[in-house]
Amino acid sequence: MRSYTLIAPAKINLYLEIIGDRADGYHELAMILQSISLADQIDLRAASTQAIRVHCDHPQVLTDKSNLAYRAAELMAAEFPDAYAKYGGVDITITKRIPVAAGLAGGSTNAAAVLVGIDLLWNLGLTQSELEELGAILGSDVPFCVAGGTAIATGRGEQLSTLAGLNNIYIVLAKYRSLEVSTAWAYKTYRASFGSSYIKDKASLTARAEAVHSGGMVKAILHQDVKEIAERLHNDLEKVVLPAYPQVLQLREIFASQENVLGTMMSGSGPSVFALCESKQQAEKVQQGVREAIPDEDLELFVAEFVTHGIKIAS
Ligand SMILES: C[C@](O)(CO)[C@H](O)COP(=O)(O)OP(=O)(O)OC[C@H]1O[C@@H](n2ccc(N)nc2=O)[C@H](O)[C@@H]1O
Ligand SMILES: Nc1ncnc2c1ncn2[C@@H]1O[C@H](COP(=O)(O)OP(=O)(O)OP(=O)(O)O)[C@@H](O)[C@H]1O
Repeated sequence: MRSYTLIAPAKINLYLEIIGDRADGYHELAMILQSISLADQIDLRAASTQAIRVHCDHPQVLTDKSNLAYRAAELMAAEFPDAYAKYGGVDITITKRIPVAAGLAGGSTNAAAVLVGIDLLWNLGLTQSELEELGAILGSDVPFCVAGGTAIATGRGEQLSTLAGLNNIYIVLAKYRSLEVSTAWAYKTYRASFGSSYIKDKASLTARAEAVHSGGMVKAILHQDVKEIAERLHNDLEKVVLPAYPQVLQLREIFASQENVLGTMMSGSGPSVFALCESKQQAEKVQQGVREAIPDEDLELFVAEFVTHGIKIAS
């Protein structure tokens, strides 16, 4: 039986600006996304029947049809019925290391790994942009998870421009295990408070997205200037999540008070918060400082590194 092991990295948002709304109910975004070394492992094995099965070691992750990895396999079966008939179903085993419902694209990166893995398992020979297009059907963050590295994402997050990869940048990542924030809630609440300032006409939306392309954060990334990147971290969704979740605000303040932290920000729709550091040693000191300030076992803390890849085939 053929099988593949894939590494599926989490992402953080270095920049997230909500610039408008869309007829499909989503939002027009201008984001900069970054893959990190914190990753799930996805094992794919050809099944002897037509069944798609998901196994996961994390109690919060359902393994039924609601799992994004399941939906990715189902999408591949629907798009490539001949290959599905020829090669059969697939067993998907998710080893979860990425915190769930954290703003780190955990489900999205699992789905991206299943797309990449089934492409191999069924000898489809899809290009990266074909895989990204399939990913966009499953969720806004999935195309980036296929591509990985550092990228500008516009539209609803699915239109990508790859930037030069960033190396040797470390983060400390914190998340309260029992705290979850719904992405749909975060966008809906943002719309209710700030929707009146959305850009309405198409030309101005394009101009705003282009301004981000040539803006300070992209320049800082091109210069690999970590201090400048740290100063330019931005996330509009903080405006709704921080007031509603005091624990996230507290995390942000504790990170900001640590020596060795260059900048701190919530990732995506939260509730995870990250701090940028110049070296692994400094990140470990920050991790220790935050652990002493918050000895609560519910708080998960990780040190991770920026990586330049998306889904990687381990074997
Ligand atoms: C918060 C981020 O993670 C930042 O990277 C993404 O914008 C969200 O990506 P995602 O979880 O893959 O999002 P999806 O699964 O496509 O959408 C989840 C929900 O978020 C809202 N949503 C998402 C993306 C977008 N551009 N506008 C939205 O309003 C919609 O209410 C949608 O129902
Ligand atoms: N393979 C999966 N891994 C994790 N969660 C999943 C998966 N499939 C479905 N889910 C569900 O999706 C919801 C969001 O979890 P996920 O970890 O993907 O959030 P997230 O990191 O906030 O995603 P994003 O940053 O893309 O918005 C949870 O309620 C979870 O149960």
